[in-house]
Amino acid sequence: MSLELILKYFPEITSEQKNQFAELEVLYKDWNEKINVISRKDTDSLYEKHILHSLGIAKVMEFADRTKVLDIGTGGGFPGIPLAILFPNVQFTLVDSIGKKITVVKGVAESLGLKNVTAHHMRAEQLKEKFHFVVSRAVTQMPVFLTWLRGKFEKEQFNPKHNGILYLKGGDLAEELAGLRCEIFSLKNYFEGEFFDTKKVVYLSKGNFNN
Ligand SMILES: C[S@@+](CC[C@H](N)C(=O)[O-])C[C@H]1O[C@@H](n2cnc3c(N)ncnc32)[C@H](O)[C@@H]1O
Repeated sequence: MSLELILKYFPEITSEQKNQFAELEVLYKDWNEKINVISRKDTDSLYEKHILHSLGIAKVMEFADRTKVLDIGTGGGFPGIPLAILFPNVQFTLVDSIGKKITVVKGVAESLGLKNVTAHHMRAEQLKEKFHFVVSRAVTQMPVFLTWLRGKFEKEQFNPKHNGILYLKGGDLAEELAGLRCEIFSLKNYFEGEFFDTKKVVYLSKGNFNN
């Protein structure tokens, strides 16, 4: 199951978005032969484990047009690329400290004609721009992550609740998130399948951490 999986949970997407999601399979297979950004065993489950998982963020947060979103440690472009397809009027900045991963991200974004994606080879800590949201998956523990984000949030916001961090996490988070005021959304409430049983989106509103 590939594109059908995306259509099952996001039936409203346009034909352009359908084409872009469909193209991802070919693009990642091609790029992965040159630069390994997705483990071999996961290329067959690209749509579930990478694309749909990334889109889990969209089930808990609708980004307003013109919102600026930073994806830290994007690797081959997750969650940033699937979100950029889904939200064409939102500006996405994808950073990774490994240059060849950013080569893949730029290649995929260019092939898809994604005008709303900018990618930088750099450590997140060095980035000077400001954003409304930071998204991420599988990069570091939340307490460390928070230290990277100082000075990275816009003062302006489109809605009092709509800014902050949306982090895709799995497993038991009690220790990692102890003392933090966050909301945890279980993706098993949105998507079927064993893979999503333990997957969550952790949302920290900007007012709830030191930035
Ligand atoms: C396990 S991979 C996850 C990649 C992608 N987010 C995903 O879920 O497929 C972690 C990525 O974070 C990047 N990374 C680690 N520390 C970073 C930092 N300080 N700034 C930017 N990228 C970082 C690594 O280079 C690596 O590509």
